[in-house]
Amino acid sequence: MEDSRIALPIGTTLDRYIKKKQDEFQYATGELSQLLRDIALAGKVVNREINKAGLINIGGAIGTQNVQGEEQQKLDVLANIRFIRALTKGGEACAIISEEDEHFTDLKNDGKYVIAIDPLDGSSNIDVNVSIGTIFSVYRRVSPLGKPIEKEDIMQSGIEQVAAGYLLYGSSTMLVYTTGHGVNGFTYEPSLGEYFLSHPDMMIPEDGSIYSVNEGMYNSFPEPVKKYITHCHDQQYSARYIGSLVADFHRNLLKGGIYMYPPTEKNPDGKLRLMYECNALSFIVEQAGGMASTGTGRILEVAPQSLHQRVPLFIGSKRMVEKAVSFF
Ligand SMILES: O=P(O)(O)OC[C@H]1O[C@](O)(COP(=O)(O)O)[C@@H](O)[C@@H]1O
Ligand SMILES: [Mg+2]
Ligand SMILES: [Mg+2]
Repeated sequence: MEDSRIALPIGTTLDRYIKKKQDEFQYATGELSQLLRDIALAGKVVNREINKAGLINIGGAIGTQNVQGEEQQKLDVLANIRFIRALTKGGEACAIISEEDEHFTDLKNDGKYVIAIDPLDGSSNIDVNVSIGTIFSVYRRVSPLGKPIEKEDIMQSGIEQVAAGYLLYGSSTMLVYTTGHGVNGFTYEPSLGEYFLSHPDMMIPEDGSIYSVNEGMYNSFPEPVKKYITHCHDQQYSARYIGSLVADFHRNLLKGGIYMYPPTEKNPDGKLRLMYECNALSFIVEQAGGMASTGTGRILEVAPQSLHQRVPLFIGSKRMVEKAVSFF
């Protein structure tokens, strides 16, 4: 049978791209497409708020902490509200797991999808005008519609994701996502209010020469990580660390490299959260030909035990991640 999949040209709008991709699947109902549009729309709203952060006093701490004891920024809370509102109104999601909420939110509708989201990633960088992002994972609801949400709907491994993506609010704003058929990147044109396909079929270089880790914590890293960092020094790799996971990941996706957040004394399981940081980026990196590991196993196969669970993360170019985990 003839392959109906066609490569769409650079400059295709996100809406048209989503529609064309949906048409390639005979039994697609359009619900996932609508969900992606809802997320993209909320991303535009959050992008607008972020751009004004220095002007109208919406940067800065709010004086509260999230469930993990981290200081919440005004934009963390605002972005959370914007995404939850867009997903509630959109009607395709039945539940949302968010970094900013202790428990999942049951939207009490017949939506077929469960979303895990870090509404604003790298929020300590807001006040210094450095790139930040949003990270999301999409899962299919598994329990029957019309009944209460079950644990099995919420506590799914990354391998079950049907889509994942991120928004990067950087020198340009971008939406990068996968539905399990490769990774595509769209750049937002604010005066037109449209995302355009700018990075079709993204593939991460198999090898690279950038390593990204908070090296200030070197003394508390496990021995295998110290050894790998020595290897990076020996190879004279470039050290690049923004401190916004999305931005660090995006750079390495384009240029080749490895991002690491190992266990430390302060965070013995690493700092990053499995369900709304690591899983989405791991799905994307694997779709782009890269690799993501805890150091001892594939991130996507970790069975979640709690909503805000942390895991060590080694992610990026396949050869570099393989090398890093070979020290464990
Ligand atoms: O300052 P550290 O310990 O290097 O941590 C940086 C990491 O923490 C995070 O900021 C955590 O994300 P949030 O801002 O969503 O809490 C990552 O984006 C980033 O890579
Ligand atoms: Mg984050
Ligand atoms: Mg966050």
